[in-house]
Amino acid sequence: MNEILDEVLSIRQVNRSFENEKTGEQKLILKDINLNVHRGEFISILGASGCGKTTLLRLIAGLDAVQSGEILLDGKSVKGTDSKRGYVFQQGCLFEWLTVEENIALGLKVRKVFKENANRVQEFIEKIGLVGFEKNYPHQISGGMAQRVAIARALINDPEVLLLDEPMGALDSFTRAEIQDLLLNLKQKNNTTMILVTHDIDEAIYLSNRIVIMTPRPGRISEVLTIDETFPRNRGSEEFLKLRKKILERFNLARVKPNPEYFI
Ligand SMILES: Nc1ncnc2c1ncn2[C@@H]1O[C@H](COP(=O)(O)OP(=O)(O)OP(=O)(O)O)[C@@H](O)[C@H]1O
Repeated sequence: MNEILDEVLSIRQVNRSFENEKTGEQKLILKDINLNVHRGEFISILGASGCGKTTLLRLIAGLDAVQSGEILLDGKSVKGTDSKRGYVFQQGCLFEWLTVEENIALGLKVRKVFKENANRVQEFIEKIGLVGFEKNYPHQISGGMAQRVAIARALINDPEVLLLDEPMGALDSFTRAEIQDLLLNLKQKNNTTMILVTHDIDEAIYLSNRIVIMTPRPGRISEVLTIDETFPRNRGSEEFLKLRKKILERFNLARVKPNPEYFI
């Protein structure tokens, strides 16, 4: 496989600062971010709260603009949002006044390609296991179902890259596991490139070809781990647990540091 042709996204020397509202000072949030993503890869961005994961994802989406450096999608500089990059938010953000099928169809209607693609809405409803819920409104479905709809809504536009901002963060561990498997299935069937922001080490190991580890103040990529294990992965396997230990060590979380105050 030609590695250069296969590259879908290239993040080059990206920096981003934000102004402190009180002092007016610029605070550097992302520093020297470099990453190349290949077509069909699943990348997780893992790091402590505040290290700039969402900021980076928003830059890739075009929801925010880079200040220096550049982000290229298929060799073209990213400027603003478009249907080539699908985005799934932590809370799904479905439109409450639209039904499940209307939410999924929305992108097609906005792009004025609904008529010729109307059958794909039902296809996606089947893919995400929501047959029978087509006419339900978001308040009539569970949190896990809502996230499935949000994923289908993004994927129906056939994005080059699907950006996932902790879409499983608010779900219980059983529903979380179901959605993880749904993502793996969708990725396998469509070869969609996916980039996931997460705090969850197990989730990152279960889903990723590579894990990007970020450290804070300012946010940088400290390491990129490649995971060669085949899918689906066994969460209880020796290899999985080894990887988990390795990553916990990177975050200094591998050993309990007893705080005497907890035991008084
Ligand atoms: N628009 C903005 N204006 C000012 N500061 C911002 C803005 N967006 C993000 N920040 C700051 O950038 C830093 C990184 O935020 P970001 O949400 O990217 O981190 P994160 O790693 O995704 O955190 P979490 O895991 O808690 O979601 C934070 O200190 C945040 O306050």
